[in-house]
Amino acid sequence: MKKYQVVGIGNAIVDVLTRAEDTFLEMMGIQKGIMQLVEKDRAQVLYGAMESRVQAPGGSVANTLAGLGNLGLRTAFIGRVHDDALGRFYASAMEKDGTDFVNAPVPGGDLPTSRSMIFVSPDGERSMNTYLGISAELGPEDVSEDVAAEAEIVFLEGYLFDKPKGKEAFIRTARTCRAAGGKAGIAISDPFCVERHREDFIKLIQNEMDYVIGNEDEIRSLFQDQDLDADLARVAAICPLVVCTRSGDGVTIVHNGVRTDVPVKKVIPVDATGAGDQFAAGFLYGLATGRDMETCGRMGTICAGEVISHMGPRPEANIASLFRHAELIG
Ligand SMILES: Nc1ncnc2c1ncn2[C@@H]1O[C@H](COP(=O)(O)OP(=O)(O)O)[C@@H](O)[C@H]1O
Ligand SMILES: O=C(O)C[C@@H](O)[C@H](O)C(=O)COP(=O)(O)O
Repeated sequence: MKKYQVVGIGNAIVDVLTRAEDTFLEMMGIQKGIMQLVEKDRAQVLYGAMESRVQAPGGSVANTLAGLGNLGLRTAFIGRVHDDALGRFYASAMEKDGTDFVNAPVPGGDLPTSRSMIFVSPDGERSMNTYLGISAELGPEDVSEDVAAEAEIVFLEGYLFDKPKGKEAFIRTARTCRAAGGKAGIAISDPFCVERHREDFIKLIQNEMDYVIGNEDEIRSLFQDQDLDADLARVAAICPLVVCTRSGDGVTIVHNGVRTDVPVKKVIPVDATGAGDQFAAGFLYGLATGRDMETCGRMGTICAGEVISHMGPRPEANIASLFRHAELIG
């Protein structure tokens, strides 16, 4: 038995959330529904413009790990925070949610812990403005062989692709895990991230990944074929397990050529932040515990449904009891 069932690697980001009208987004030049990277000055302006801020530990794959920790799996997260108040808050929140935060907060240097200013629209859509401080300095030296080789499954955050060091960290994690018999997969994270690194993403998925998870825009951004079905077929041709989340239309899974569609009851989210991340938590819980694809998909939609019912990217309910209620676990 390996020490960890799931190990994640990604940006360690503190989310600062507030509600905003779409006219406010336009006025501030914020693009709705995506993650934009911002510099320090703009981060300060946006932070200052936020009313009734809520602060919560975030980071896409870290959110997924927190969800898996909530479900009681053995988990660890590889990420980088500064040894400042936000960084210590972040590391201890991760541990409290049941996930080992394996890299100690880094003292010295002048890059602070990363943060994302997230504006939640009346329709629940979230628009993220991320200031990548120390988190984006993550490199291969932060990946301990002991952690990566001790993972049954690793889950990598596509956002790390924005820096060469992140890419290296990523590939080291995947290769170490797979060489020791584990499985590696990626959350595509954002269509604009694919735009910046399309060829590398495709090569990585083809050569190094056992599974890939993304929303419709993300899956479609890889090959940009004529429609979703054509794009799914293209990705499925290079990766044995493709999971495409489709907001209020549920999820489509293609596993070894077999397609499974799991519907959801469409709602207006209170806050869509973390929908994809918590879907991944439920799905990976299913994968790690040997469930069939239909069950994995249903577990994912239950986790996503919980997180979009409140502000913030991590679960507030006891997810195992939601699974029990849906008769997915005993
Ligand atoms: N409006 C909605 N109604 C019901 N479920 C939703 C809704 N939006 C998202 N979800 C759930 O969250 C999952 C992920 O949402 P999606 O928008 O595809 O991902 P992301 O947050 O990465 O953009 C969906 O597969 C679904 O289970
Ligand atoms: O990674 C970021 O820039 C913001 C994260 O901290 C945030 O929590 C997030 O990734 C939300 O994920 P999503 O809404 O599931 O894409």
